[in-house]
Amino acid sequence: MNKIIEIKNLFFTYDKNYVLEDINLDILHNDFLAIIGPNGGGKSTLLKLILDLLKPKKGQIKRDLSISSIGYVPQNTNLNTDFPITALEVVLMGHVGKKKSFFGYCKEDVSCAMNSLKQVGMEDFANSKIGDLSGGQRQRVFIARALCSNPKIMLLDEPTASIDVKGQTEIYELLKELNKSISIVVISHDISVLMNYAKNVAHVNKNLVYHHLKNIEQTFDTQNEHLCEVELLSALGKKQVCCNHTHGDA
Ligand SMILES: Nc1ncnc2c1ncn2[C@@H]1O[C@H](COP(=O)(O)OP(=O)(O)OP(=O)(O)O)[C@@H](O)[C@H]1O
Repeated sequence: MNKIIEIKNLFFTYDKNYVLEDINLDILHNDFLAIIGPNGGGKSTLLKLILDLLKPKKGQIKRDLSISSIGYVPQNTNLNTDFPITALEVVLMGHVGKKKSFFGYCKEDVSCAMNSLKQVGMEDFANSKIGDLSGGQRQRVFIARALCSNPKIMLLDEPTASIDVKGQTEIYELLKELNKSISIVVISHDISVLMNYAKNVAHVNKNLVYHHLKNIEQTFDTQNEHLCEVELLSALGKKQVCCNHTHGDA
């Protein structure tokens, strides 16, 4: 099947109120799906459900792969940057190899981790302390860690938060490259991701509204119209996107 993940009529609650309600979503092989929506809308919760870290209250998630084939780059990775750990060691922490040498990781693990660092252009920084790297470089290392398990799909929760514009573009160019062989699902508040990289967009605010990017481009003439990103993002959360969009002064 062309779907790597299929979510049907999913409901989820942490306590008594639904955080996600009647969610339907297909994630395709080689998809680049941007998940957008307001704070507290349920985006991170949706990723955790896909990862099987949380269980749906109703509905189902079908996965055309094992959980270990899902790479995950969580939000604000809680790593103490003062901790004297190298980039290579961070990547090795994501390694799922079974063979361990007496001292920890075997040669194969290290060579696999080095390969992952190479894939993200960070092999020269393998022995650098993670705290000495820039925000963008550190995020690449976390992506390398997720790559270690050879994923078929990678879920990233706001990977460019608190990274400068140059670093952000480098991360998205890297994801574009990875997307040649794996599906990418990225939570982002950044409109440029939507327009320049995503193939599909899911707006999550308790409910989910799905858009093919092609349809969005037809709806909004991005060449001739100045787009206010707040208006656009909010329009994407509505089932009916206004076709005669003009930018007001408000
Ligand atoms: N462990 C938890 N226990 C109880 N409620 C939670 C828990 N985690 C999240 N929530 C609540 O669930 C709702 C959805 O949270 P979630 O983190 O999924 O939203 P989000 O769209 O990812 O938000 P943000 O953009 O701010 O990261 C929020 O109201 C949040 O307070």
